[in-house]
Amino acid sequence: MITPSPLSISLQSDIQESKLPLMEAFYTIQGEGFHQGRAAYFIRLGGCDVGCIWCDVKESWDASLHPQISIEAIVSQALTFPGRLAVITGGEPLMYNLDHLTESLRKAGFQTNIETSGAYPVSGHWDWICFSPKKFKPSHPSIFAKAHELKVIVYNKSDFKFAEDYASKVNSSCQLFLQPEWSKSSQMLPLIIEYIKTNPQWRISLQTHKYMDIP
Ligand SMILES: C[S@@+](CC[C@H](N)C(=O)[O-])C[C@H]1O[C@@H](n2cnc3c(N)ncnc32)[C@H](O)[C@@H]1O
Ligand SMILES: Nc1nc2[nH]cc(C(=O)O)c2c(=O)[nH]1
Ligand code: SF4
Ligand SMILES: [Mg+2]
Repeated sequence: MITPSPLSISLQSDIQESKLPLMEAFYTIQGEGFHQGRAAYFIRLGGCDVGCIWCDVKESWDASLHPQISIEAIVSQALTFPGRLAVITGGEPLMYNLDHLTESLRKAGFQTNIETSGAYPVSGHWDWICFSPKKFKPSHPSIFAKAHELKVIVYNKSDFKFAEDYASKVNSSCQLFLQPEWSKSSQMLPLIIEYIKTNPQWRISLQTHKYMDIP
């Protein structure tokens, strides 16, 4: 058996964490969920194998199409804007170990929020975890105790049952949101409104940035 030397271990973790595939980064308004309406710097990492049929950012899926950018450069670009809320999204950001990215952002004064499907183990140090589970890939068990927000996308009627299954698995302080799938909004919105009036523990989340025509 070959035991890796301490040097090769530290090199491996450097390779894993010092650069990340960056699809785009932009300063905008958080459009969805609990923090909707706040100025935020979005960091969108490339790479996702969850395969949601209705994903609104399929260009993110192939990580190899996006450049490897150093965490130092990502954070220094973020610092050029006045807001100090960073939202890490993707792609599926938890495909990567995010300890180094979140520590660097926190040291620079950022609040760290993440948008995740929960399909990979939770790494990183988060102020807010928005967990949006998917039927296309099971959740990793580490997410249930840690999620601050459960945001279920409603694409058809069966998603209400899916949402309740997940609500019964997350921690008791987790905030519950139903968000219409964008292309099905006109059919699903009336159902969501009636559902929430009957089940007031849920709240509605709309993709308000799409109505405002901002990134
Ligand atoms: C593009 S995903 C990236 C983060 C992560 N992969 C995830 O799915 O949570 C960001 C958010 O957009 C939601 N989303 C993606 N496509 C959508 C669509 N067509 N309509 C409504 N919400 C959508 C996801 O559920 C997630 O909450
Ligand atoms: N404005 C804005 N708000 C968002 N909230 C979650 C987003 C995402 O794609 O993760 C998103 C996004 O792409 N734009
Ligand atoms: S998990 Fe997120 S990025 Fe991946 S396909 Fe689904 S919505 Fe798109
Ligand atoms: Mg989006």
